[in-house]
Amino acid sequence: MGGGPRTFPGGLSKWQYKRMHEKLAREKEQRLLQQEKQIYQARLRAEIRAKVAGKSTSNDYPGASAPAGRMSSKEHIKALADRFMKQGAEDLWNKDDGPIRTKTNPRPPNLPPPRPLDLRKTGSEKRGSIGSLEHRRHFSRWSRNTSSDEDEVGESDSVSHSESGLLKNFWSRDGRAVEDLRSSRFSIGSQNYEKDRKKMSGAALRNYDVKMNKRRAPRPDIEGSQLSEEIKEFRQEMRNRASVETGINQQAANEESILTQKRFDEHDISPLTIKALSSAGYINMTVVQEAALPLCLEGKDVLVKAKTGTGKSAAFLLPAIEAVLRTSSTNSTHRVSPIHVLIISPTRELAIQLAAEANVLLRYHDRLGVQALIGGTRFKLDQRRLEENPCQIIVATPGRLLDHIENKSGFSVRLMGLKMLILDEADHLLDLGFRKDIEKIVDCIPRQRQSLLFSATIPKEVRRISQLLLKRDHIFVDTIGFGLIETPEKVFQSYLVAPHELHFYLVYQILKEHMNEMADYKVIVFCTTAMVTAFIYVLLRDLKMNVREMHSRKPQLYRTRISDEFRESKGLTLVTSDVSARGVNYPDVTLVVQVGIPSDREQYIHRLGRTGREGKAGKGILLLAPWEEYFMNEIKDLPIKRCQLPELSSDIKHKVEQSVEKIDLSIKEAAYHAWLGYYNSITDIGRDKTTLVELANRFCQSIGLDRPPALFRKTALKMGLKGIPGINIRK
Ligand SMILES: Nc1ncnc2c1ncn2[C@@H]1O[C@H](COP(=O)(O)OP(=O)(O)OP(=O)(O)O)[C@@H](O)[C@H]1O
Repeated sequence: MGGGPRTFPGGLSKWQYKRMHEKLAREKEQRLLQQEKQIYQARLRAEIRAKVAGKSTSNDYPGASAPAGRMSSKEHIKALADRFMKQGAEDLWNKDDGPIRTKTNPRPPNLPPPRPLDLRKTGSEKRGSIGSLEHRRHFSRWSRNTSSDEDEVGESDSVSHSESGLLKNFWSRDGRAVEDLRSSRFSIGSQNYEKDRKKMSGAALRNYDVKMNKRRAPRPDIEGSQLSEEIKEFRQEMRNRASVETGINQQAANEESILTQKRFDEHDISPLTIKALSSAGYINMTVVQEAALPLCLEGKDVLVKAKTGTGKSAAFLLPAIEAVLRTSSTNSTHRVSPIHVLIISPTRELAIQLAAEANVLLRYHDRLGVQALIGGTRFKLDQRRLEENPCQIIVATPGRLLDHIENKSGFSVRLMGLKMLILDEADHLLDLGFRKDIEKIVDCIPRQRQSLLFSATIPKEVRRISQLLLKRDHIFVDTIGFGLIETPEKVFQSYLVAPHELHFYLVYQILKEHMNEMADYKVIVFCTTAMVTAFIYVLLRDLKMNVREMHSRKPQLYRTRISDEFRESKGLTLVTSDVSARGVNYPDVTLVVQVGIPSDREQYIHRLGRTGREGKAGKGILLLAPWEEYFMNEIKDLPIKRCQLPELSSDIKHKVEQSVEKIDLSIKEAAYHAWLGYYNSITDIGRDKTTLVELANRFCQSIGLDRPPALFRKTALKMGLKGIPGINIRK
């Protein structure tokens, strides 16, 4: 990736250049991790000093007056400590952490809270001023390398924040997994703990301990044997505080709006766009718009992470329009009109939606236009539209865009004037499935451009790769914030574990109950693959439910029609594959059901994010087979509760069985093949092929097949399933 010319500064080859950037990124990451460590240590010191002085620090929120969404200082310390427990951060706690010097450098553990770093405020409350921008930038930089999958180690009974460092030491040195740290060996008060604490406590700050000389002399009354008692006390206090604050946050969440006080017209946005925004009812900005818009308008490259349904689309469409306006006014004498902005979307429905939203914002700009180029439509039709209605903004899916670039019709010439590249759902586009296409596309557009990357999830690996698309001085805007939950606050999340045989009964029962509860229901049922989607759709339709189906095997015209219908309606259930998982904005979805494990943690978050949009309430249910329960580890930091299996009435069972029987054999066979293919492709499933085939055969029975359908020899070979007991090969 990298785009543009194939020779790079310093006569480096593309790959040398890429490696050099990767190295620089790694070094930068290291520096930032070290900074985090210093912040953590400074906080601990502040706590200790305040404790020794017998003071409570200023931000010790007195119960109900704690600002909503803020982290208490103790939570913050705990979060920082947890941060260092994470895999990949172990290198923080080694060479610079000298031997233990308990006597000279005691670490009193019963720590009152210091001033909290209010992560939400950095993203949303300090508005407008240069100061707030700087603050945000600082936060963005500070929050680098903190991904959201914090585990609960710090909160568990085994450790408190001050111990985390000790445990980290142990972990990094012995190379053990975090789970080991939770073992009784380290529980407070145990003999081993005391021994290890003496050996390692203090995790001497050494080079980092910049205030060592200035610090007061240690007080004997907070040393030694009292230490573990005080740790216990501190932990208890932390738990009490956490429960009070959970209550407060809950209340605040119920009142939350995604809008801020900042208005669009306070920014350098053209009056015609402001007029269009007002007509569409957009007056105030959302948090992500307030945080990202000024940077995008300034011409910076940005990587933006913000929760689902919080208005990311407008946050990049507005700068896109401004970029076109700026460029159009400077050069207006082109024979073919150049494309100034290219927006790439992973799915067709999302591309259509973005083009529609851009059209709304362009309503009063007569000479500006946007077009969607997506697969599943006639290529010639695209070409005709491009000729007849010149446009400056293109929204495209990667495959169709490449078709246009590779076709010798002059499309790539039009791309030479590109000023801005936008990747919506950037983490997905930079994932293995799309990365090659994105690399090819980026190779065909100018290097001198602004790049904007947006998503609700940005895993660490993606952040690293994204640096190859972004300029070195790009800014990472994270409006979710380190240690805070990545899913919409008002969505109640639960999961059920039941054998495959019960899944279809349960889906039917869950839907029926929800429909009885909510007159204006609007439900999305996510299935693992297109053919499993088709099966569940036919089943629910036969059960007389008002359902629609949406997946990649359906013609595009049909998909667009269903998508439009679902957007407008109430009292409808959409059974879909992951084509609807990301970005699509169906207002007022009341329930999202996920049947089977999603492909990864990110996909879970995006699917769930189809409900609870714009700060509204919603419900999410994940239905797993017992062997799929391992997935819960990936989302254990999310507020998801296990639910008891409901009583299934004999009437429900009877009806479902009857409907399953009626389903076409070809649909069942296709569902089995697709199921096998999907789970076979998930690498971290941790099952050997024989067990997987056994599980597939159980699924097979659940869809009413007596015998697993045969696979083509070639397919079985490709899937590594040839010769596995239980696999039938087609003669
Ligand atoms: N400033 C605003 N004022 C009012 N409504 C807004 C504003 N910005 C966005 N919205 C509305 O919020 C909803 C969600 O917006 P959008 O689809 O852009 O979310 P998103 O963050 O891109 O979600 P996802 O992560 O699922 O792609 C839309 O209905 C949009 O119209």
